[in-house]
Amino acid sequence: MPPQHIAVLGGGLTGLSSAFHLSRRFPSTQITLIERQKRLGGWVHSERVVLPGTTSSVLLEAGPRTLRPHGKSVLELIHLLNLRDEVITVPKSAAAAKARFLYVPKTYGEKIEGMQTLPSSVVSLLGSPLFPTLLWAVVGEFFGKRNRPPGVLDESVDAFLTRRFGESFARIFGSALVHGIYAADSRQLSARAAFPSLWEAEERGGGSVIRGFLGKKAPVEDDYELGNMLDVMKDVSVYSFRDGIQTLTNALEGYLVARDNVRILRETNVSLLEKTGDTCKFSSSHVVSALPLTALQSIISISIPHLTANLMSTVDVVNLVFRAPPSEIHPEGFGYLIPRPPTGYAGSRILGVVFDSCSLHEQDKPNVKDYYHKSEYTKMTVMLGGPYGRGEWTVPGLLDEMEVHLGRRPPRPVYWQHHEGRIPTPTAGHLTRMKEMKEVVGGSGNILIIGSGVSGVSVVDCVLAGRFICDYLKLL
Ligand SMILES: C=Cc1c2[nH]c(c1C)Cc1[nH]c(c(CCC(=O)O)c1C)Cc1[nH]c(c(C)c1CCC(=O)O)Cc1[nH]c(c(C)c1C=C)C2
Repeated sequence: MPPQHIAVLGGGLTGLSSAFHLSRRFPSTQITLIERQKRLGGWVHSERVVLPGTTSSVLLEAGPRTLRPHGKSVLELIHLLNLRDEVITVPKSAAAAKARFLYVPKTYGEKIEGMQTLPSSVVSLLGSPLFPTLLWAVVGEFFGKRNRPPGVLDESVDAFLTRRFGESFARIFGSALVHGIYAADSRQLSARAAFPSLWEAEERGGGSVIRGFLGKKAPVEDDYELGNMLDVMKDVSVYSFRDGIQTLTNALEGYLVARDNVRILRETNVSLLEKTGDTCKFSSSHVVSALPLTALQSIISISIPHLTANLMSTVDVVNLVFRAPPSEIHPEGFGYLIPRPPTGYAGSRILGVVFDSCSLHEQDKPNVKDYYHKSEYTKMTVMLGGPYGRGEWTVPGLLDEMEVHLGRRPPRPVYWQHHEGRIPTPTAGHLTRMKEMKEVVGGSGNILIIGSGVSGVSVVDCVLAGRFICDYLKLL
């Protein structure tokens, strides 16, 4: 029998995706989506800003800004919600796809320093100053013996990469990669939860990650409704929407508002979640929590383990708009990441800078073809904080630092805005803890706990989590 009434807690992307998939798969079930704020969408927040004194506009993102084409859960939403014409794509041949940079401050005392282009092909690797470090890491890993100690079920990303690729690779490349995805310290992040494909490749490759990737992977069957989205995404590196990622959450919201079996309660705080009891204002047969785990902890009356085990990373996201073409400000490419300092997280708090105009210039008006040389405006995002902790910053201070990184001073921005984002940091042992949590919850009632604190922080993971619960509920 389909569930009678499902309450979905949290109107961020995971909650919206849950309500969407539930309302389609269980049309006779009443769905109530409950969100604390007036606005739905959570960290997904796109804003079109008309630049002061002009008719020109730029589209700025507070959270995620690009999506990868292999994430079928999102491609399915684009197809089902008819968003195909809103999609803008960055081809694999574009500079934004090929040129990614690493900035190693001189003060780090590394052999490699300054702005380095990360090789995107074997040819570009050969001429790169990163060649010796990368070559030894890769060759050593490929020929290296299996070295995962028996019984080890998880470890930090830093420990994993050090074990397989060497200390210097883990410190420079590994820490920078983790900054760019989790805004976290790679010495705290769980390798198995954050990069399951690396962990599994090591197993498939008899101890070598590279051998594992070169070997055959078992095909996975799926039942996504994709229309022609796979053709649309052929040769695409990343994509977004003309009006930003919020196009997706707006479309989900529009769909839910129009459904007879969905009710949305905004500006509504859930103060207590009990299996039965007088304090419930309404009852539901099932609850899907897409809340941050700590928020869930504060409203439940039953004891669920590990809800407070994750660390949270707070990132300051500073969007800057300059009145000059990108060619006068930065090299053409995706942007740059900065590794962790050798002596601990102190000093400059910048984790990386994104050259948004290079991948997302089509969002801006007027849309200029040779945007790199001819666009009147450049948009960039500075990401700071995370493992550095909270701290003061000023726009002139950021410009001073970017001047050192880029070797030229950016002009004074004509517009800037700041947002804060929070990303869970699953620490080593996360998957075991989540399994234990699900075992307890599974036995205590129809509560499902999903979201970025449980199973992945990307847009694709959040949408997928909402899709998965339908399969789970069907089995009940
Ligand atoms: C806004 C800050 C964010 C930081 N990480 C994330 C956000 C939203 C989440 C995230 N970023 C990336 C991934 C991997 C996705 C994938 O490859 O499928 C995730 C889950 C990669 C990424 N990192 C940056 C960008 C522009 C992207 C592409 C995806 C996206 O738009 O978020 C740059 C970047 N993000 C952060 C930092 C510190 C940083 C530095 C340049 C934190």
